[in-house]
Amino acid sequence: MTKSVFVTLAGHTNAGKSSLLNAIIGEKIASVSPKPQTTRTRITGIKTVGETQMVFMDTPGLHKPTTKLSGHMLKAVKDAVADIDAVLFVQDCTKPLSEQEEELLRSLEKAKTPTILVLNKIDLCSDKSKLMATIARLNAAHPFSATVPVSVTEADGIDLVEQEVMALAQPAPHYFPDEKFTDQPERVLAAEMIREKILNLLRDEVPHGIAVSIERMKERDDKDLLDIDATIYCERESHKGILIGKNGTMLRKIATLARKDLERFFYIQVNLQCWVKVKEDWRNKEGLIHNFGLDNPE
Ligand SMILES: Nc1nc2c(ncn2[C@@H]2O[C@H](COP(=O)(O)OP(=O)(O)OP(=O)(O)O)[C@@H](O)[C@H]2O)c(=O)[nH]1
Repeated sequence: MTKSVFVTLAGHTNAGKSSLLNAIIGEKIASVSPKPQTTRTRITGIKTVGETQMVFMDTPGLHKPTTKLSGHMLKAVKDAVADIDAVLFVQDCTKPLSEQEEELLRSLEKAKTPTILVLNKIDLCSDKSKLMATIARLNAAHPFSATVPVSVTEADGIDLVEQEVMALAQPAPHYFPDEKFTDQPERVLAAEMIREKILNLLRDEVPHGIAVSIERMKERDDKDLLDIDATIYCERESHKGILIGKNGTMLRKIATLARKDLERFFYIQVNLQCWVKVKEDWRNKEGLIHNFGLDNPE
């Protein structure tokens, strides 16, 4: 009999939600970077093991909204935890719970949503008695259905998280083909891969003021080559200069790293062309947010 389970990953920004999702799925479908708020939209990962299909939704990290875009991101979290079977609540074991996380946990408790505590980054916690105390404290405050200490970067405990999720599956059809691992359109994945490189290569305020739009993505008829044209939007003329770099070196670096990732992902040689354009203050303009597909329609 086939079974399915829908799970949302939630937790504070930078806790390691996207890293965990990529580790479970075994493919890089969500952007990972040390900068908070890397994840902007919902990304669905799908994994089918035998009769059981697990469907995961990654959410933007919880934080205090400061721009219209962050308002949309917080709404995405609230929508993603409504109407699902379980929540993987990812918490950095070296950090205390924030006000936003406490609020989310209270609403999950009220809705009686099974919530698995995934205590991540245990590689950073050498004092195991401290870790046990943290687990005891969090479990005393919230009725988690299970607690799994993990280190995503060291691939420690990921299989246990998967087992806990599988145990929550209910008899149901598989909603996606068994071989599929994401429902994200290829263009969205390609844009995310390029954006991840920018987040990793550039510091300060430039990275969060960028959006990537894939203008063209087409396989050549006559050879195994995928042409991708991407526009990187930034908020200021000065940011454009940083993104392009001296003699175009930064843009070339971004494009080279992104191309390698894209080729690995799509199993085809990629010809990637990137352009940089300025769209002032796009994060506070509803129309532009909609254009980039970053809003959440009602
Ligand atoms: N030391 C350590 N670092 C980790 C671990 N898991 C993730 N990280 C790092 O933590 C940072 C944030 O990881 P992400 O997966 O982007 O976190 P996120 O929760 O999706 O972040 P947002 O998109 O901002 O919500 C990255 O630099 C990861 O490499 C871990 O187990 N140990």
